[in-house]
Amino acid sequence: MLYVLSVLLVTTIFAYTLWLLTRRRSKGNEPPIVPYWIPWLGSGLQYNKSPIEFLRACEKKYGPIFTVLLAGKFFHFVLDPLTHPAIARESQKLNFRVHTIPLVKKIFDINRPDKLVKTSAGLLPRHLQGKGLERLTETVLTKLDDILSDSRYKSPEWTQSGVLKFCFDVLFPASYRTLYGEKQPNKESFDEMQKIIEDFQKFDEFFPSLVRGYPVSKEFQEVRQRFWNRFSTESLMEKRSGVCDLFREMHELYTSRNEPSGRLSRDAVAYLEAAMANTLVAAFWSLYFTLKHPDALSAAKAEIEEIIKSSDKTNNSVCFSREYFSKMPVLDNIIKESLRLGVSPAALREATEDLNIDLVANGKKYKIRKGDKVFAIFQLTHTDPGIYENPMEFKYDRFLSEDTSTEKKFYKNGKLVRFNLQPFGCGLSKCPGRYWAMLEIKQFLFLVLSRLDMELTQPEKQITQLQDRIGFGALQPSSDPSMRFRAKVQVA
Ligand code: HEM
Repeated sequence: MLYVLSVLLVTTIFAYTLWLLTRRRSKGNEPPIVPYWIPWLGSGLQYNKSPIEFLRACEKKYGPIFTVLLAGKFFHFVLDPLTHPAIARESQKLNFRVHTIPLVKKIFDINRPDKLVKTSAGLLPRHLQGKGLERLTETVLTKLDDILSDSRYKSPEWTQSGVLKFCFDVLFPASYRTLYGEKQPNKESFDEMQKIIEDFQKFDEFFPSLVRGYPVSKEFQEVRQRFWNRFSTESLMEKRSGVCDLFREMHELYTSRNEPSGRLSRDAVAYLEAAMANTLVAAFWSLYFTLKHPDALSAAKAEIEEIIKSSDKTNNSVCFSREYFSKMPVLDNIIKESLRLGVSPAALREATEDLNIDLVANGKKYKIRKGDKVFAIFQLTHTDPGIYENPMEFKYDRFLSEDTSTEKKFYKNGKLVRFNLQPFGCGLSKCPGRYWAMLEIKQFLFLVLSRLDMELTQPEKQITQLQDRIGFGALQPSSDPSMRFRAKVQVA
């Protein structure tokens, strides 16, 4: 026994020493590698404990570009915001699909054809932007109006809720019905919708671990299957009315291509996650920060009152066209500031061949090896004190420009930062639903603030952002802040 143990120990020490001597080192003009002592895992433990703190500490030690071994892969973190536009432009040598294709297969069971084929044959821009966007925003407004006409939002008595719960109760059904229409002959009741919300939250909870590489669990498969059933082709095309044009056109496309019948339902579930997960949490941060900051709340209310007055409509009218929503600089900027603090997007790319990155911050060239990952986490830009004064503070007027027709500019060390706010990513992988998301949150804030009195019941309570979605989406709150709401007294 002792002999076996001794052989095992000597072999392990020998293998570890061999690994130490041969492990990858930074060569020539490659970015510096953060030292690592554990094979495969690399700096995974420190990174997972607190990604932002870890990266900031590395930046101090190694500069604005450095390499970290995480789960067997070398990631080049680029913290220089002035270099990010070049990363976005380099779509051939720095490909984003390489890592999304296996992820989309694992999570949604969708086979993306090839890393160079465009998503859904250009359907997304057509339906989520331009004329398609017009239809979506009109429908969301009607659905929001319908939901807020329910007796629970008409009572003059205070009702208690969590802010996140409130967002889910109001905005989730509005978006859901806009995308997937209404069940026939009777639309989903409040209780049925609560079950769908519960399932969605369960589904979404698995996301961080699935992205990190954990396998698909039985529980995840079950909840995914329930959504596949809800969104079967038969259900979407025959049993629901008002299903959005995106899914109708997708259905025609898949039928003409003889795609398997489950293809539409798989896409419908993927779009549920894409459309809801970030938007609901971003709407939460926008509403929470507005209620938390009296200056933001009164500026938002003043803007809303002004719009209502100028539109010559009553509070209860929903006849606000998209044009009205483009004239709301305060709400726009509240949302931008909330996205800055509450969302952690990134550009994650894989080098398809050896290439050089020219770092603007120090004028040096860095060599990147084929197969390595290049990672720009925009949250680091969003909270950079060199760009934003007191970056962790919410300031509703941070992005407000004197001249509302122009965007306010931000600088670092005297240089213009073009990618100062990138909640929707960048380049080819930039979110196609970004205009819709912004409008939807604005419509939501507009309607709830104009119809309800709302206040936090423990405004002093600290709510922070959970760290488990850093680099890939909206950051969930550490707890759901409590609030109360009641219907506003209508002035005759
Ligand atoms: C505040 C809300 C939202 C945020 C912060 C957000 C953020 C993002 C980000 C950062 C990406 C890029 C991921 C990457 O680079 O890998 C993305 C992709 C995407 N988003 Fe959004 N999004 C939001 C709302 C929406 C909505 C409402 C839709 C509507 C369907 C949508 C649909 C998509 C789709 C389909 C993709 C994948 C595009 C592709 O793979 O080519 N998003 N989103």
